[in-house]
Amino acid sequence: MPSSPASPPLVVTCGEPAGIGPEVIAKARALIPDVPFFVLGNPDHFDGFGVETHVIDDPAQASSTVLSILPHDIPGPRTPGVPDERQAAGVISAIARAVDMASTGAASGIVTAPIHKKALKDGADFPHPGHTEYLAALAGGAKVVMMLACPELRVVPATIHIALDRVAAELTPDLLETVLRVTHAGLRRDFAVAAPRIAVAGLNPHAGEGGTMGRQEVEWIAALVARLAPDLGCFGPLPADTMFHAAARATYDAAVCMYHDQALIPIKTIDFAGGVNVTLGLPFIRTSPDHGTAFDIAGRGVADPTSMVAAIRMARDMAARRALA
Ligand SMILES: NC(=O)C1=CN([C@@H]2O[C@H](COP(=O)(O)OP(=O)(O)OC[C@H]3O[C@@H](n4cnc5c(N)ncnc54)[C@H](O)[C@@H]3O)[C@@H](O)[C@H]2O)C=CC1
Ligand SMILES: NCC(=O)COP(=O)(O)O
Repeated sequence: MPSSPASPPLVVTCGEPAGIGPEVIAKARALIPDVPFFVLGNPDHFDGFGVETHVIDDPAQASSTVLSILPHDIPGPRTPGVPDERQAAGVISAIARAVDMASTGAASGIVTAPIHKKALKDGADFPHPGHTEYLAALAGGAKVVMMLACPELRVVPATIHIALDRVAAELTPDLLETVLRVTHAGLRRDFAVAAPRIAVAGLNPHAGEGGTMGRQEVEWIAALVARLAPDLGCFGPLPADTMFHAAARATYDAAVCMYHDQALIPIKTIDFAGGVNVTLGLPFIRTSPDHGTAFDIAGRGVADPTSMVAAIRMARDMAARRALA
C-alpha cells in the first residue's frame, strides 16, 4: 500500500547504539526506497555502513533514498557490543520525542530499533521492562497489547515482560478480556480482518486437561472465552503445544497466549527474519523488528535487516490504511 506523497514520514528511533539497530536501519534504507523515514539519533553512529546520510533539522526534510538523520543528544561514540551508560538517557528520550512527533502529526508512525533493557536500567534507571510498557505510559496509561506478526502467524502474549512465577497471579479475567478486545479491534483496524477469529491458549499443559493439570481453564478461562465469543470471535482455551502447526494456524487470525514465551517461541521459530512487533491500542502507530540488540554480532556487518524492513513497511501500510478510514 503506497503512502501518498503528502503523508508525513515515519520516525525511526535508533535504539541501543551498541547493538545492531543502526546497522539494520542503514541497510533498510537502501532496500525500501519507496518509504520516507528519518532516524532520531547521533549522526556519527550511522557512519561506516556504506549508506549515504543526510542530517536534517525538520521531519519534513526526510528523504526516501538517503538516510535522513534528525540529531538527538546521545553522546559519545558507539562501541559495538558494549553499551555506554552515558547514552541511556538519550536512547529513552528519543522514544519520547518520537511519540511527540507521531502525536502531533509530524510523523505518521514510529518504528523502534531494539533497546537493551538492562543497559537502560543500569544507565538511567529506566523503570519499564520494554518499549510496550513505556509507550503505554507515554500514552497516558493506554490499554495496549503486544502483537508479533509474520505472514504465517500473529501472536499476542496476554502477560508480557514478567517473571514466569508471576504469570498465574497477573493473568486475571479483566486482563484477558482487555487483551482480547484490543486484539480484536487491532485486527479489524490495522490488518483489515473484517471478522477476526482469535484462538486462545490455555495456561497449563493440555489446557489443564479438565482441571487435572491446573485449574484456571475450568475455573474461569473457558467461561470468559465463551462469553466473549459472539462479539470477538474467540475460541478456546486450546492446548498451546498443538495450536501452532500449519493446519491449526489456518483456523485463526491471531493466537492470544498466556505469557511471553508461549507466544514468541512459535513465531520466532517460524519466521525470525520476517517477524514484526506491533503495539496495538496506542493512539499512534508503533512497530519494531522482532529481534533484539544482538551484541554478539554487532559491528560485524552481518545483521539481517529483513525484520526492520518488514517493520517499516507494516508501519507505512498501517498509516496509509488509517488515512483512508
Ligand atoms: N524491541 C526491542 O527493543 C527488543 C529488545 N530486545 C533486547 O535485546 C537484548 C538481546 O536479546 P536476545 O534475547 O539476545 O535476542 P536477540 O534478538 O538480540 O538475539 C538472539 C540471537 O539472534 C541473533 N540475531 C538477532 N537479530 C538478528 C539479525 N537481525 N540478524 C542476524 N542475527 C540476529 C543474535 O545474533 C543472537 O544470536 C535484550 O536486552 C532484550 O531485552 C529483545 C527483543 C526486542
Ligand atoms: N521479546 C519482545 C521484546 O522484548 C520487545 O519488547 P518491546 O521493547 O517492544 O516492549
